[in-house]
Amino acid sequence: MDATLSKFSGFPGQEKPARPTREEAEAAVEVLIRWAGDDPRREGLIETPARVVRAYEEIYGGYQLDPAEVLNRTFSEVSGYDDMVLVRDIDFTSHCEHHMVPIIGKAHVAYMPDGSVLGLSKIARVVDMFARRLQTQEAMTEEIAAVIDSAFAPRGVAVLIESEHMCMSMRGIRTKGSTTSTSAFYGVFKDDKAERDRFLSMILNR
Ligand SMILES: Nc1nc2c(ncn2[C@@H]2O[C@H](COP(=O)(O)OP(=O)(O)OP(=O)(O)O)[C@@H](O)[C@H]2O)c(=O)[nH]1
Ligand SMILES: [Zn+2]
Repeated sequence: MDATLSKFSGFPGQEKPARPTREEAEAAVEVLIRWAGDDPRREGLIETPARVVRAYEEIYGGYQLDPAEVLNRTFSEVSGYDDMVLVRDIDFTSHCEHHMVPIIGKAHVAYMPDGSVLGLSKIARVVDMFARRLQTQEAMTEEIAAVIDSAFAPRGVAVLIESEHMCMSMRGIRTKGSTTSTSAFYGVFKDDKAERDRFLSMILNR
């Protein structure tokens, strides 16, 4: 397996267990429908296992993608620009690894260029790739910052994620509307409080 995929897929240094066949995955969905208390043979549910498996390919498609690869697209003709680049309000939907229900939020990602800049869409693509995996918000925050730091080597990276966890609102404690914030700072954002504060104020004072 590709080293980067392995590193960022939650199985550091290990091979993942073999992927089941589509038929096995559909059979598992059928079991869960029965567990929910319904009859998978009734008309409205007959195609549901196949639909759910196709939906899983989309919402968990991030395992098939290598975030380091998209960060290869850089531009160095930027007239000497070397200040912060901040992409705010990147919408994402992920799924918590504890309950497999949605985490819905926004990511704010900044870096300090060191000679070249990234294609802006690539930052949102990196967020999307990590979101489309089973996640904790903390791990996702760290993974986004770490891969930008290691693959692109800017002078600094800052990531702030704000999100709502459906496992806290639709079940369990059932608190609606609470949000969780997590952050990760590398390089100048870690070392220099003024830069960290500037990043935070650009996000919070909109
Ligand atoms: N730190 C962290 N915790 C999360 C995240 N998503 C969900 N959780 C929490 O994971 C915990 C799992 O706790 P458990 O006691 O094992 O599971 P549970 O009985 O379903 O817990 P309740 O949600 O309290 O009913 C819960 O407190 C969730 O709120 C996340 O991204 N980060
Ligand atoms: Zn959860």
